[in-house]
Amino acid sequence: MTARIIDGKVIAAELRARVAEEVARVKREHQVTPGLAVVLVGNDPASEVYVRSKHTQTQAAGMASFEHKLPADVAQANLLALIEKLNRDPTVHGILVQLPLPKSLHTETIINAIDPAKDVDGLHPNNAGRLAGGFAALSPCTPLGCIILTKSVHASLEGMNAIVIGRSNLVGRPLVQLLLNENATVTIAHSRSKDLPQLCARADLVYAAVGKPEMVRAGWIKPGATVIDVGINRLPIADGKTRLVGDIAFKEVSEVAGAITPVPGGVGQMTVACLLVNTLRAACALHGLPKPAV
Ligand SMILES: NC(=O)C1=CN([C@@H]2O[C@H](COP(=O)(O)OP(=O)(O)OC[C@H]3O[C@@H](n4cnc5c(N)ncnc54)[C@H](OP(=O)(O)O)[C@@H]3O)[C@@H](O)[C@H]2O)C=CC1
Ligand SMILES: Nc1nc(=O)c2c([nH]1)NC[C@@H]1CN(c3ccc(C(=O)N[C@@H](CCC(=O)O)C(=O)O)cc3)C=[N+]21
Repeated sequence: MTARIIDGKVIAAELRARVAEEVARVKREHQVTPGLAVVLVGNDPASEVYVRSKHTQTQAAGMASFEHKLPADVAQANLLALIEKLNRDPTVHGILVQLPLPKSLHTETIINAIDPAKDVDGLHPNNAGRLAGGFAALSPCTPLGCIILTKSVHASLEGMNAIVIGRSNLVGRPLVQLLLNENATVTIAHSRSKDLPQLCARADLVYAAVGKPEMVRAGWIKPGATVIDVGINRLPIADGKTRLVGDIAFKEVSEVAGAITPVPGGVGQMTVACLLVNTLRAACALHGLPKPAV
């Protein structure tokens, strides 16, 4: 069996087009232009790539994009002052602080300083708690993208066995909550879990968010399962160049799985598209407008 490839590029482009339509409507009917501020501390080259693609796609959707680049040795007080300024700025509806932050900064303090209504990453404890409680919340973009990709294969996830490998606040934990909201039965695995291959064997849906290149092997996968690869790992190839690989051994797993996401061209595409969705939703909520159609 050869798996169907879930095309994140196509699905993300469709989503961005729907966002752009809604942005145009909100601008026309309410004179509101959704705005996203991205804060990048330091100059990690991989982070710069993501930040640039967020910037381009935000503008392409008709939204305002604000980029703030700070040096790696920025004082925590200065970063907090910038966040306060963005919290008060009426043209900014979404604030994203690119992670990980340099070790000299206290991530929890920084995240807690973001206005939960502008927290388009869904990382503030208000939003994380609301999501865990099953209440409406701004939810993290990557897990939202994973759910949309899964639903491109399965109209309903009710009663399906899912395994999420990874329990970070950015990906694994919120993904578990979204899957629960979809009435899936969820196993959460992490670095202390025993016998991952056996835990995966029952899963109809496999999500890998670990950061270990090609860790998940064909022998772990139930034939026909849907496999969603969140991992973004840069492997060195010849003459200083790198190649992106996921956490799934794509080639061999695609011989067993029913459907699989590629890296690149899978979840990463959806992350940026869902960031636009969250910014649009935040802008509507902040202005007391009805929920947008996306
Ligand atoms: N495509 C996209 O849009 C995005 C991709 N990513 C990528 O996804 C991956 C995960 O990101 P993130 O969640 O932020 O990473 P973290 O490093 O924060 O979390 C990794 C998780 O994997 C678990 N883990 C580590 N080693 C193993 C192992 N051998 N077996 C089982 N579990 C293990 C850890 O367990 P423990 O908790 O016990 O330490 C932890 O829960 C990375 O490759 C990242 O680049 C991230 C965000 C967006
Ligand atoms: N506060 C915060 N929120 C995040 O959502 C966040 C973060 N910090 N830190 C880093 C991770 C990683 N991340 C990605 C976003 C897009 C792609 C993406 O667009 N990937 C393309 C390929 C990009 C390339 O070629 O380099 C793809 O997979 O097709 C990947 C990874 C968001 N993250």
